[in-house]
Amino acid sequence: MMKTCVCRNSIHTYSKKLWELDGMVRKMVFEGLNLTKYLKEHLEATNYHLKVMKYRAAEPSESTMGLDSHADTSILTILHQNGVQGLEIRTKDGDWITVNVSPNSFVVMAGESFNVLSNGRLHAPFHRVVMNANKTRLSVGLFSMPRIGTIVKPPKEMVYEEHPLLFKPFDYGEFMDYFCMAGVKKDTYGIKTYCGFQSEKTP
Ligand SMILES: O=C(O)CCC(=O)C(=O)O
Ligand SMILES: [Fe+2]
Repeated sequence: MMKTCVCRNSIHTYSKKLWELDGMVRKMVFEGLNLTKYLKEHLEATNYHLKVMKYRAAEPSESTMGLDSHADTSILTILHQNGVQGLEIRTKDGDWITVNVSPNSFVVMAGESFNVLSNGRLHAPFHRVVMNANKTRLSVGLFSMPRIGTIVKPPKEMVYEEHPLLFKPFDYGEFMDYFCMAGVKKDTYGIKTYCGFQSEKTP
């Protein structure tokens, strides 16, 4: 007989709240970019991925790097951590800043797909996890991603002479196949490497 997970309802309720927050932030961004007419179609073309992460405290002989520097390929990433800090975000100037958030707060970050959809207007920051505290760190992430089979490209309003197209339109599923096969080097933008027109590292 199949066993029912006792926490299934809690995870479902929690995910739904994160999903609402994701939709709210994307609505605000679309309004800010005067793209409201595309919002419904955009939200419908989304898949979501909920990830629960556990980082144990580093042993004295181990590196404190819990997760290497990377940018997410998502549209948005929402992160929630227990009281143990560790998330660091790299500014556009290249400085690493520690994100000190209370367990009641969420970190919302743009991923590379939002960078593509906004034709470079939204920055997808590099980030990493450094385990300085001697405690286990728990975090939960909700990642919204383009639905496989839909072509990711910015609305026409985002592209004009002063803002030329930065990425070739691509299918997120095909990109994921490439991503899983090729892997992405530390500090490198995966989508930009896959279909960017420019070769610099920072969008
Ligand atoms: O654990 C965290 O706070 C960050 C996790 C993360 O960046 C990721 O899974 O992409
Ligand atoms: Fe990440």
